Amino acid sequence: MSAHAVPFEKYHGTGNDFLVVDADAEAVGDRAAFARAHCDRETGVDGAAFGAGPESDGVADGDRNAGRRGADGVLFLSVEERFDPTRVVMTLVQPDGSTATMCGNGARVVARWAHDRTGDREFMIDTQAGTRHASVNADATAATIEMGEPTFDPARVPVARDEPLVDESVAGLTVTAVNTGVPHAVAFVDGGRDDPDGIDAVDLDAVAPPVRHADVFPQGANVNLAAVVDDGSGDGPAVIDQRTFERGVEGETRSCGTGAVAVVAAARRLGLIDGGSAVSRPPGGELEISVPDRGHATLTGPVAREYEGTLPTDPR
Ligand SMILES: N[C@@H](CCC[C@H](N)C(=O)O)C(=O)O
Repeated sequence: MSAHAVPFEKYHGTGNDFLVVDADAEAVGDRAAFARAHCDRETGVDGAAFGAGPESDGVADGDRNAGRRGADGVLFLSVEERFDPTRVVMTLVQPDGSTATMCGNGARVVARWAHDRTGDREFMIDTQAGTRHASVNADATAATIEMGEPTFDPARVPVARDEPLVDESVAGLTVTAVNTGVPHAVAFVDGGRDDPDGIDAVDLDAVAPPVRHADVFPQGANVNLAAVVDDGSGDGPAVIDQRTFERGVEGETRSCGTGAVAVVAAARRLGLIDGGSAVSRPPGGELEISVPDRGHATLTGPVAREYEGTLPTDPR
């Protein structure tokens, strides 16, 4: 193992957890190998070795999402404070070594990390899907990111056909294909988290991979299950329970921000909810989403810093 060590910090957004590395401070030669080694849920970074746990600094009491071994990805970040607002260049390398063009929860974590460094509350985040405005709330416990305009355009999802893929059978699930920075397949199911036969009864690890790898998705797709538990026709916004099997993680995560926006965009397209605002409830918490008729969607939710330490730059 290399003697070189790179400083990192661990954060999560509704349980979607990331190692954060300041790309200006330390060069990691093989980012894919770094992510594969340190994100592994069995053998990767272990918070206990860095004093992390329910009583450690920076972790709110009872934060059920903090302290897990491994991570859902590594965010390599470069801060450019000469811009106003401060700009952060974000690159997400996933546990399988792939690079994702966008990550909604990751971008929310970036805003919190940049706030912790600069004290600022507004940022521009450069992602491979475009430059997005982000902000943190007054006590920096929540962050909002502009998410671009969801698209069903087959060339941009992408799907290997000329027509949008809306509410059609793909490898055993009835899905709608939408790009929210990365490609998503959304399948609506009956029954929310409170229903013993509802969304949590589905074996996602079994049903998602055939869709994730289906020929109709030439770049693959993240696969979401969603259950509308309130259609928003009453007083409050719509409420949708959600689970996501992520490309690049190749498993279910506790939350997926681009997935939450995809679910709301698909629900609107199918006429399943009223209005353009919704609360998504992935296993890791709650996210607020807006998908207007035109223009940027937004994603808001809690963010938390867990711990910091150093890791071998070259883990081989
Ligand atoms: N968890 C992310 C999505 C990350 C990218 C995705 N796994 C892909 O490869 O498309 C989010 O919060 O959006």
